[in-house]
Amino acid sequence: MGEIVTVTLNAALDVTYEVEALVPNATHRVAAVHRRAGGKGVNVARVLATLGAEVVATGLAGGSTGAEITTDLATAGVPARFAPVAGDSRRTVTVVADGDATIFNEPGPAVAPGEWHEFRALFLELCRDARVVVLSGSLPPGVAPGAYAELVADARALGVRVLLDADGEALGLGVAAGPDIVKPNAAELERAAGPGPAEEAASRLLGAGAAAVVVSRGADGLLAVTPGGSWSARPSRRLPRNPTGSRDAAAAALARALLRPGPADWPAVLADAVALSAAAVLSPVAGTVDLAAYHALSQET
Ligand SMILES: O=P(O)(O)OC[C@@]1(O)O[C@H](CO)[C@@H](O)[C@@H]1O
Repeated sequence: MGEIVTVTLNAALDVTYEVEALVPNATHRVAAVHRRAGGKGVNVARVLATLGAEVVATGLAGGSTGAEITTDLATAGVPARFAPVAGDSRRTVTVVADGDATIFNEPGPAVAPGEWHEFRALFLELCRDARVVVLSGSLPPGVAPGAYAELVADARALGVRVLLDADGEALGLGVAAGPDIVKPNAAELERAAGPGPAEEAASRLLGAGAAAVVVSRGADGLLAVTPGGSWSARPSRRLPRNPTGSRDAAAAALARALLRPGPADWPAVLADAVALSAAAVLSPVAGTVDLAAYHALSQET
């Protein structure tokens, strides 16, 4: 069905508010509201679909929010097959002000063991036609911290390459299952590998089982650490608007790179990921990239 499968276990309806300034303890008048299917893997799928990649978004979704998520994906033309859960999928709220974003992520619905097993069967089915899977975002209540490790093992057993973007115990256990790329930000890297320079901490994740580590460093760009060497790339200039989905756009670029056989051309892969995530920052909502901006930014990096 899709060459690339993106997994969002805690799918969300992303609500984005644009306000003039964010002031604690004050009442805000919202200038613009956006409601979109979201969650990190959904954003990755949307970006990949925009780029013309053959992608399918999967995960867990339920209730009226889940229905809104799947309807929105269908309207946007993003192929999706979600396993149902009885609970209502979560909302996230992002407040965009002064060229930056403040994010509120709800915990998500409680997932029953039977619902997880149904999802796992769907995941295996989708993996049979896939070459790359992207596992992204937080786990909803009821899904065990070892869930990503199970999915990494499932995918690898079928010869499918894996990109893992997670946090905390889910990341630590997932790394031990041997993903092709793990993609933490600086805080997630420190939680998973301890303090110290990013390159050293990332090397510890290589020792723990990851084949490559790509660290998102916000405005400082990306750092790739592999057994064959380290590379970095940074955006040519600071772009203010909504950085919420920029890491997901970078993940989309890395997923496309995993489709190519053989060792990665890391300088080119990182330059592409930086340009795509910079184009995502220019968009008002997560998961959207303007292709003209991406192509223009690609010339700059
Ligand atoms: O709670 P998670 O899954 O870590 O993060 C969820 C989330 O804030 O991340 C995306 C941006 O990366 C948003 O679109 C999304 O809803």
